[in-house]
Amino acid sequence: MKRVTIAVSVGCPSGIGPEVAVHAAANAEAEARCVLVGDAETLRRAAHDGKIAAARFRVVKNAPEIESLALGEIGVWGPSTQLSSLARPGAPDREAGAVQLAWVNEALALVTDGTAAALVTGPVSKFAIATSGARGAKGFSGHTEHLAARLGAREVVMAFRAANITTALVTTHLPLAEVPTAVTPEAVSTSCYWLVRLLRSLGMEAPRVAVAALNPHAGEGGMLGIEEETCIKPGIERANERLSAGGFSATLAGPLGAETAFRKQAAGAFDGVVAMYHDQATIPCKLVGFGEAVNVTLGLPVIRTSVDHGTGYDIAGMGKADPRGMESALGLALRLAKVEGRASLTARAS
Ligand SMILES: NC(=O)C1=CN([C@@H]2O[C@H](COP(=O)(O)OP(=O)(O)OC[C@H]3O[C@@H](n4cnc5c(N)ncnc54)[C@H](O)[C@@H]3O)[C@@H](O)[C@H]2O)C=CC1
Ligand SMILES: NCC(=O)COP(=O)(O)O
Repeated sequence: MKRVTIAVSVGCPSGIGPEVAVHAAANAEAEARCVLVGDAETLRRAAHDGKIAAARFRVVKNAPEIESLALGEIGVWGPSTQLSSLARPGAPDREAGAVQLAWVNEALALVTDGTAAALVTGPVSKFAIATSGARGAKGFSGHTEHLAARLGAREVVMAFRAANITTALVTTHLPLAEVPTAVTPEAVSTSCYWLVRLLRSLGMEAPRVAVAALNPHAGEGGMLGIEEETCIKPGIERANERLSAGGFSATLAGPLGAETAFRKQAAGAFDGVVAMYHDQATIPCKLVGFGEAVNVTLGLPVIRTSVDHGTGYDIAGMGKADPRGMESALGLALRLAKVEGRASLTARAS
């Protein structure tokens, strides 16, 4: 059996990330060789609380040591930035803010240097990072934007996959008031294109995609907004041109009222939905699959998946966190790594 190394940044040490990371790594498919990037003492406690044998964890300091991890062993990346003292559950301080960003960068480096095939990220607090004072932390608004900037990605698309919903977003983390101007034909086209690419990677030869409207009732003939005519329809046209130029078969329908697009997808009429903004996508995903939905970043030169949930400060350290989201994130990373392999380290757009 060929095994696939997955680097996992465990998220905020004051949140539920370390708990869900150790549980998910302990339950991961045999093909996944997990390397947790975080604070060793925090992970040891999370494992002990979860009754996972300490013997299953091994500190690894380089690629050969990672390769030597036996089935059932979980790597803990030795060079990880360590905490000076254990983080307080539910109350991240500046150090907790700084290390969670450092761990994302360290896990990413394992992927870009070829040691790992995919990056899986645990939940971070954007606020704790942005206010930590750490280098490069100011203005942090999410992994998606951070990884795009760090990797110099020309295009990046946030997507989610839940039970019977797969959706890609046209805009990511920005105030709602700024969404209408960010919904441009180019951005619509980019999301359509990458959603089709994702669905094809998941085995759909000719995906059927619905493109959601921005306004109620798809603008009601212009009475309730014009973005459907000025931006979304031209965006769909551009996407169709780009997809056919790349030789990809797909059907793009829309703009459709968002409520209809998601309802029909859940009923099986579409394989994916392009959503215009964050909560338009996350509400249906969390309704059908909270706890097990996965966030996947498209357009990066590396594979990156994540839990869909946040830091769960209200339940951190209580043993209540559901690890299924992290398990799904590991599962999807493994699946994509098997399909895309090293090709993902080169520009994938066409
Ligand atoms: N992938 C990431 O890095 C993400 C980070 N966040 C960040 O997390 C922070 C908190 O965000 P919130 O909106 O409060 O969302 P949240 O997901 O942290 O919490 C919402 C509610 O769901 C519960 N919950 C979350 N995950 C759970 C799990 N695995 N098992 C059981 N219950 C769970 C929490 O206890 C809370 O009651 C914010 O700073 C946000 O930016 C939010 C979403 C994703
Ligand atoms: N709801 C998704 C979220 O906030 C996490 O985004 P990102 O950190 O993956 O960019």
